[in-house]
Amino acid sequence: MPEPLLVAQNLCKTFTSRGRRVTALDDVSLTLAPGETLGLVGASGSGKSTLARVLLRLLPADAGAVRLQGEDWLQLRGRALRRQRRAIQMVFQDPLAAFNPRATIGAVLADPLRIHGLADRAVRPVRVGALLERVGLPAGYAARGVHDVSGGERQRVAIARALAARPSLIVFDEPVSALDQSIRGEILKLIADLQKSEGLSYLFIAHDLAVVRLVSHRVAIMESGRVVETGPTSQIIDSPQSPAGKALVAAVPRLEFPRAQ
Ligand SMILES: Nc1ncnc2c1ncn2[C@@H]1O[C@H](COP(=O)(O)OP(=O)(O)OP(=O)(O)O)[C@@H](O)[C@H]1O
Repeated sequence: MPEPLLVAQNLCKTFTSRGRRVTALDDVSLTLAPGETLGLVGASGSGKSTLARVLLRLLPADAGAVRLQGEDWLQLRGRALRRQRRAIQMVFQDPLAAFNPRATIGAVLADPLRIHGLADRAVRPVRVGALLERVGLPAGYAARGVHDVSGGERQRVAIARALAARPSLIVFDEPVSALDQSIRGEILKLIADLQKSEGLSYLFIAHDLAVVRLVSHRVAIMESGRVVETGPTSQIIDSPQSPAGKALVAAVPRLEFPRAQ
């Protein structure tokens, strides 16, 4: 077994809104090996996005710890935090939708290169072109506006933006949910190909097991803030043990199963 890239231990997170307490993460633990994809599935409200936001440090955990490449990730501060931040990147449903309509794809991709000090100004255009080609887009797309491309192309740009930071782990949160069925397969293939060529680890979140199973080596199932089941993808699909796992497997049309890894 290689040394895990990430080990999350006993993460807890409670929200209080309008006087009501919601336990979004209830003692969540998981590990991710280098080059591995862990699929995280669960019904709406089970805590998947909260876990992603805690792992990205977009949200503080109430309790628990995360070791990332051997470091106590949630405790890092200052320079050490800035150095390690690029190690985890995130791609969500339509990350570029929030960008200024006048922003060019080139500027969107140059940003992480500048922020993380990965390329001097003079070489950034060349690096941006290479990033675009790595996600299957022409280098000339750098001059286009972020909103002047299709949804699938925009998601390719979002993946390129994550890659620009040279991460070890990418958290995908419902990355193909907003895309047409015909485009989904292409984006999933790109995600799988990049993992092989770059040796990346992925946490792949979706409410739909049919999508998760196409890219995941292992699957973790969440319900009411807890990981209720985890195991190799084929084992979870063939014989789910938890009620939540059984319900998710039952929701996938039988015809989709012959494509198991
Ligand atoms: N900022 C917040 N304030 C209050 N409650 C929150 C907040 N964020 C999440 N929650 C609650 O925490 C629980 C877990 O939400 P979370 O978004 O993590 O679930 P999810 O599994 O990602 O759901 P979905 O698949 O719908 O995105 C839910 O009950 C949600 O309402």
